[in-house]
Amino acid sequence: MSTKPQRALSSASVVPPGIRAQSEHLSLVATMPAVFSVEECERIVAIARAHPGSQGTVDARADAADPIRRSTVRFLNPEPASEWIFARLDQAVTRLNAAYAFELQAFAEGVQIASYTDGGHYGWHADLGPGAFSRRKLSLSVQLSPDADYDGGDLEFLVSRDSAARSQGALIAFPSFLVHRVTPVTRGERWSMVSWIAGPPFR
Ligand SMILES: O=C(O)CCC(=O)C(=O)O
Ligand SMILES: [Fe+2]
Repeated sequence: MSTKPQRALSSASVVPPGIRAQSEHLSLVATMPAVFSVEECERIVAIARAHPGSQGTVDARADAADPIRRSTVRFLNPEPASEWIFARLDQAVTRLNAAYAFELQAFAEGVQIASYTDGGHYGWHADLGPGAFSRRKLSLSVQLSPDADYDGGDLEFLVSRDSAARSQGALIAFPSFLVHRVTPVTRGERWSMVSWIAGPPFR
């Protein structure tokens, strides 16, 4: 997993310590519909298809017989051709962070585009981890596929068990410490675009 490319957020996204969220409660899962249009989702999938994919792995927990994760992943790094994608996500983060009020600085890594087919899944996990992954604070998942293209493949959260929105172009945001999974795809193909917004580790 790449940890190199960081694209800074527009300064409006950065909420310094001491600034309080608009609500006294932490927003857990937030949904923004149609952050990307259908045409834009299709364009992103086409860009991803042109990249060589690799199997998504999860550190030492990966086990060939019973993988916690089975999907094909590609990373889009910040570069002129993908800047519009980062800019759109940045805009969404500015709005979302009015509720989260996390101290956020930059994209932790490139944007991850994953495809899940035929049993593809990602078991229960949190996106926070040791080392560089401790800087992940806000996770974003964009549904790139039309709902009708696949069965299963639901993004679920342990705290609520409600499935996330499946509408194409919707963005689902959650604190990176929240335990979540993608249930096995039983028909068709699901594409998602996941990014992590980083800042000083939670304290
Ligand atoms: O595909 C998704 O919507 C989420 C994937 C995920 O949880 C991850 O890549 O960490
Ligand atoms: Fe995740």
